[in-house]
Amino acid sequence: MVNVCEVLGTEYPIIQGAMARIAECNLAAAVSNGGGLGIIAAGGETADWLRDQIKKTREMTDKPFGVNIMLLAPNVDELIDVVCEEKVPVVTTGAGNPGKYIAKMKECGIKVVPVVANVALAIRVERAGADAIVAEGTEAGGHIGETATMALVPQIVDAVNIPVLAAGGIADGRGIAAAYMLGAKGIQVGTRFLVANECIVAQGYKDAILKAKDSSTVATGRSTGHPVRVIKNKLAREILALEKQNADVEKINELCTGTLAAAVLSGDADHGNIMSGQIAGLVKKEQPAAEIIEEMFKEAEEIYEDRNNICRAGRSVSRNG
Ligand SMILES: O=C(O)COc1ccc(-c2c[nH]c(CNC(=O)Nc3ncc(Sc4ccccn4)s3)n2)cc1
Repeated sequence: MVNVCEVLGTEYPIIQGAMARIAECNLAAAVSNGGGLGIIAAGGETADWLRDQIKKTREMTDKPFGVNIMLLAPNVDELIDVVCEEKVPVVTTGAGNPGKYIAKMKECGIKVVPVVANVALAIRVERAGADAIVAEGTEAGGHIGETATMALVPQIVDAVNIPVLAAGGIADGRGIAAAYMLGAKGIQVGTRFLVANECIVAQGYKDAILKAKDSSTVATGRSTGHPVRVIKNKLAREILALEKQNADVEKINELCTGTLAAAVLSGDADHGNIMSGQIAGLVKKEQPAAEIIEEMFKEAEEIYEDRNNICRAGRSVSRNG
């Protein structure tokens, strides 16, 4: 099976999660310079914005980086054209089935790594030509499926022959080592990168992550067919109350309008839509993205006896490495 680091072109088998409206050139470049795959989240953004972000990222790093296409976005076709024209090295996708776009992206030399939340979609995207798969458990922040990482990862590993990266509930070396025991060959991390120094999200959002506990998140929007894991704040409680009353989807969507901007731009911890994974309770300090990566894999190597199995592409690391 091909090595994840060869697919991504990175030193470490780690993809930064595509946090909508948050993951832009500064964080992407910092993660890529730190040896991971930085990701620009194009979900909900314009084609011009994406082109500009790709240009800025290339000015900040000569390492590979990626773009995430959120398939619920109305301008998906335009965004696909941009990543093809710009020959972005890696594209991840979310919130839908990228099957009909994979061939076109691969013709442009792009490595396609769909994020999936169930085995059925994993099989479909492999058949459509995906180069690897991110199996994302319900522990993740943002738009989620219903299956936990511990259950989802081994079942997807058994179902496909391309590399699987685990996502959802991973924020330290223990999560990496656990993911490898389940058969994953890499990981995707979102929540912990929210508090990276280079992440541009408002301080109020970062503080909400830093003070979160194990029980601080909830999935809202199940009644709309798009469950999204967020910090359980006043807004989340209002949404849940509407859902309990079987309120119309329009009413719930109306309540959500502008709340992602409230969270991301003004850090409104009470009325903002603070997307976060369940692992936020483990995230306790703000630090550079490169330090997060180094710390996670050093810890994982100490836990996982054979260092060559964890991370560095082709590089053997001496015990004192
Ligand atoms: O199964 C199928 O064929 C298609 O149905 C799917 C259903 C869910 C998924 C899925 C779950 N998780 C992921 C990857 N993660 C994500 O996509 N996480 C996201 N966070 C915020 C996003 S923007 C958004 C989107 C919806 C509502 C509110 N905001 S997207 N994809 C993929 C496909």
